[in-house]
Order: sequence, then C-alpha cells, then structure tokens
Amino acid sequence: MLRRAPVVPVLTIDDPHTAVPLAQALVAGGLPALEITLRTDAALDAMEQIAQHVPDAIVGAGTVLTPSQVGEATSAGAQFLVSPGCTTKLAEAAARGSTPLLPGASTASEAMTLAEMGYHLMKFFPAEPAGGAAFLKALGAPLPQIQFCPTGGIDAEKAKTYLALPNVICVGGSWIAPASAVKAGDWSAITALSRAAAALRA
Ligand SMILES: O=C[C@H](O)COP(=O)(O)O
Ligand SMILES: CC(=O)C(=O)O
Repeated sequence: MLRRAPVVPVLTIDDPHTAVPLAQALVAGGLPALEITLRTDAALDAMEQIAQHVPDAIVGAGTVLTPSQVGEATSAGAQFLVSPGCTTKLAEAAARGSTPLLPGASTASEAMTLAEMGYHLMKFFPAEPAGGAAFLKALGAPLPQIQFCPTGGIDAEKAKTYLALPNVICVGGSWIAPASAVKAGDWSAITALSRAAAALRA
C-alpha cells in the first residue's frame, strides 16, 4: 500500500465534515494512501467516512499507541496502522490482528529490535530532528535489509533527498494538506500539492 505513491499525507482532522473532500482532493492528485492520526476526537469518524465514501483511498490510522487503538482503528476501516514508535504490547496486539503495522524507529537499536520482531519496513520518526536523510543513509550501510518511511519535518524539497535513498520506500508528511487550506475548503490547492508530491519520484 505504501509503495503506491512516493508520499503518504499525514492528516490530523478536527472537523469530520472535511474528511471526505480532503481525501478526495488528495486521491485526485495521485496520493491514495492516507494516514489519519488518532490525535483528535474526529479521527475514527473521519476514517469511517473516508473508507465508506472514497473507494480509491487507502485509509490508515496514525498515532496508534495502545492495543485498544489497534482494534478501534481496524473497526473504523483502517487498512494499515502507523505508530511513532513501538512497544511489546503494541506489537503483540498488531500480531493478533490482521491490519499491518508500520512501527516507528529512530535509532539503530530500535530498528534492530523491530527487525527481530519481524518488521522490515518501519517509520523513521521524527525524521528531521532525529538526523534527517544523512542519518538514514548511514543507517542503510549496516542495515540494508530495513526499509523506511521517514516522517516528521519533511517538505517537498527534503522529500526528494529522502526518496533518492535506497532504503526509503515513501515519505510521510503534512505539507500536502496545510491546515489553512483545509479550513478554507481550498480543495483544488490540496490537489495541486498532492499532484506535485506524487510526481516527486519519477
Ligand atoms: O507528527 C508529525 C507528523 O507525523 C508529520 O507531520 P509533519 O510533516 O508536519 O512533521
Ligand atoms: C507521528 C507518527 O508517527 C504518528 O502519528 O503515527
């Protein structure tokens, strides 16, 4: 699912009424995989609406921190789960279910621990503060079998640098859906940002 496009929009939705037009705008621009963070009361409702009304979207849940959120997000229609890190309890809950988890790592030891659990695709979070593309490039030398979706502090320009790395399959970010455009209902601006992001990897 994450290989379908170079960028995964990370969306924190306050108003559930914006969920469907926002998802439609992003999908229209060429970004089908969407991460809805579980940071707002509207998140589960937003996911359900996107799952029901935007068939071309691949809706995922972000900020999945607890075992109970694994079940809640899956029931709301999440096709993938994303966490900024990982714990044993979270990994066990994900293993009991059938919705794939993208766990987070930001050090060599965290990445190695997740690889021991069987994960070979993980989020690199928070990408920019944790060392950016230079860090991830260096990590790829001893750990070439691990692939990453870096997220955190990335914009269109920085995304290009990450996407050129052999251990990056896609990047996550919120720059494709600025809060001001969502608030204004400027869906064509969001489709334009989405289209530009979808073209980042030729
Ligand atoms: O917590 C941050 C999100 O995962 C990504 O947001 P950002 O692209 O605004 O850094
Ligand atoms: C930031 C992050 O990894 C998440 O919200 O899932």
